[in-house]
This record gives sequence, structure tokens and C-alpha cells, in this order.
Amino acid sequence: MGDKRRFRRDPLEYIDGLRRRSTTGIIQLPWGEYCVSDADLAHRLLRDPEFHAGKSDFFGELLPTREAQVAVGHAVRDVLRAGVPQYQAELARAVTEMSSTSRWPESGNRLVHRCVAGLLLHPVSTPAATRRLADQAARRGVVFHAPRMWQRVRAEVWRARLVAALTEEVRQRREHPVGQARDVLDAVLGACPPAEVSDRAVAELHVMMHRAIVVPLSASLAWSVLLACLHHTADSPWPWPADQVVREALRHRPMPWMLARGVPCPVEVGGVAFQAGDLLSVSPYLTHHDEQQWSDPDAFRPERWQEPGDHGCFITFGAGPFTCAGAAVAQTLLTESLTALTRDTRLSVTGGDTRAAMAEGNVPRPFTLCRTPMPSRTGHNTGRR
Ligand code: HEM
Repeated sequence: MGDKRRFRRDPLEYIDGLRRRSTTGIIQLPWGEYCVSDADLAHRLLRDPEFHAGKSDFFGELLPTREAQVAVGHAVRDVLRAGVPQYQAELARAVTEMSSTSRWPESGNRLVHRCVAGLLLHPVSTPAATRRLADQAARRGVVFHAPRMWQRVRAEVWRARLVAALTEEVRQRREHPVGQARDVLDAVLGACPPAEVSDRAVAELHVMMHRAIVVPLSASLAWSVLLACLHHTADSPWPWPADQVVREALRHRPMPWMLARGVPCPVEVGGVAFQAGDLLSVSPYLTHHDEQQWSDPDAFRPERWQEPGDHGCFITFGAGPFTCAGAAVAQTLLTESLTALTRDTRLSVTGGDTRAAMAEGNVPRPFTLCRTPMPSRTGHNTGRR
């Protein structure tokens, strides 16, 4: 079997194989780029000031300075943090309406999207047509990766419509500013002075943040559900608290595939010479499955998170200057979601396995989730496992 086919069949196993054969701490990916496979080297790279002197590539060219990037990240994080009770309320409604069997990851995508929608665009302050458009665009490939070429072409049309509607909304909001951010759009607006960031760039940033929030949350929720169900098949409730399941799923199957950095100047790493501008990546998956860092790294063991000293280098949210701004709130939202899904309910899956499908990152292959009601252990709904 050729390298590309082997990679497609099981990308994580494939890069694990490359790592095992490497003696230099660096591997070459099938498309030619290099990835650091040694966990210590990966951690050093993510923290190296020389690799982080300018702006983060995460925002592309939408913002003028690194300071503006940090301000947008923090403002969006603050809105999400304040919106946790709203997320919980929508989650409770959505889970009640969920059928006893559902196809994942699509159902998880819809669930997360529904619960975040009111935080992305405030329901009262945003015209219903714009909110509807954002919802339709999300379902038609603007947010989640569309597998087929024609779907991706169609997504571009929806994206253009959405950006146009959001640009108009930004114009309106800039004419009538409010004190406190009501949603992610206000948060981005508040961090972007009109003289420096155009209405259209704010609209583009909103679409970008929409994806940056919903896509990794959905994939990580799907992995949490799948991995816990595959590793606990008994009729009893899961033996782990939801936050430990989430944390272990984020370690075992980190959704971010590669964290890429532009090489700032000619340098040699692991015997390979890089020129300024070349890309060098770090793989959260390889780092989290490094035996020097983690005991029994290939085992799914949520309980490791209650054991002091069993935590190696954890980089699902990156590390160093460009770390994810939403890491803490993301873990809260994931824990809330898993808690709601398992409340007085036994979860089981059919058809799932631990191989990743490559989309915008590592996402689980399709599986069916069955939810079976269980009598409440306390006689009433505690909301916590
Ligand atoms: C499970 C969910 C999430 C995962 C796995 C995740 C992961 C990541 C990763 C890997 C990066 C890039 C780090 C790097 O290049 O070193 C990143 C950047 C970022 N993420 Fe997240 N993220 C998640 C959710 C969120 C949420 C909910 C927000 C909302 C505030 C958010 C906001 C950001 C921002 C603003 C950046 C850019 C940081 C910067 O360059 O200053 N993320 N995220």
C-alpha cells in the first residue's frame, strides 16, 4: 500500500509509525512538510520567542497587529464565559429534544452549533434573516468541512452571502454602539477600531471565530462520547466524572491536527536544514502519545487526570505565546455538554472506532449513539455525575 493510502486509512497510526522509525526527532509528512516528533523539541518550539516574534497565522491578515489579535481573542473568550448559563439552558432544551438514537458526529455538530448560536449573534439584537442565514451557511459547509468538491463550491456562495449580511450588520452596530458586548460580533467590534479594521474584515473575523469555536468543540465532544462508550460497555454509569472524560479525550484524540509555525531564519532541526518561511509543525497527537511524557499513552484512562504527576506535555490548545484564547471556556462547555448528555442516561455506541477521519482536523468516523434513560441515582436531577 502506498504512503498516501496508508495515511488516508489511518492518519494517526501512520504518523505514529513514522515517529517510531525516526531517530532524529523530526518526520517528513506524505505531502513533503516536516513535523517535530519529539515531545521536548515540540514544546520548546511552541515557546520559542524567535518563532513567535510577529502575528499569529491564526487570524491571517485580518488584524493589523499582534496586540489587536490578542484583544479580539480575549474579548470573544469573555463573551463566551459570560454566556455559559445561556449555553446550559439551550443545551438542556436540545438534549430533551434529542432522539434516543442519533448519527454522530453530525448530531454533535448540530447540538453544539444550536447552543452557541445565541452567543455568536444575539437573538434580540440581530435581524432574524441574518441569524437564519448564519444557520443555513453553517449547515452548508461554511463552518463544517464539506467532503465533496461541489459542496465546497456551494459553501463559497453561502459564505459570500453571509459575509455581506454581517458586513451590513457591523455597519449598523458601528452607527449605534452599545456599552457591553451582547455577542461575539459585539466582542470583535469592541476590539477593532473602525479606522484600523473595516466593516468587512470584522464580518470575516466573525465567520472565522464561528468556525474556531464550533468546529473543535463539536469534534472534541464527539470524541469524548465515542471514546468513553468504547471503553465502558457495562450497563452501569461511567465510572469517571465528565471533566476527566473530556480532558482525556482532548489528550487521546486532540482535534487540532498540526500546529504549524513559519521558520523565522535559516536553521537546522533534527538534521534537516530549513530556510526562512518554511513550515515546521508540531503534532499534538504525537506529543500526547510519547512514552517519555505519559504513562501508558495509548490507553484511554480518564482517571489519569485525578492522579498527580501523570500529566505530560498537553498541547491540544497549543502552548506558549499563541495558545488558544478559549481553552478554559472550551473545557467548561465540553464538560457541560457531556454532563447534559449523560444525565440519568446510559450512552452506548455502534459502528465507531478510534481511527480519525481527516477533515478540518481529527474528527471521529461516523457512529450511532444510543441514549437509554436510567433512573436518577439521587431521585432527582443533580446535573453532575
Ligand atoms: C475544544 C475546543 C478548542 C480547541 C481544541 C482549540 C484549539 C486551538 C489551537 C490548537 C489553537 C492554535 C494554537 C497554536 O497555534 O499554538 C487555537 C487558537 C485560538 N483559539 Fe482555540 N480551540 C478551541 C476552542 C476555542 C474557543 C471556544 C475559542 C473562543 C474564544 C477559541 C479561540 C481561539 C483563538 C482566539 C485563538 C488564536 C490565539 C492567538 O493566536 O492569539 N478557541 N485554538
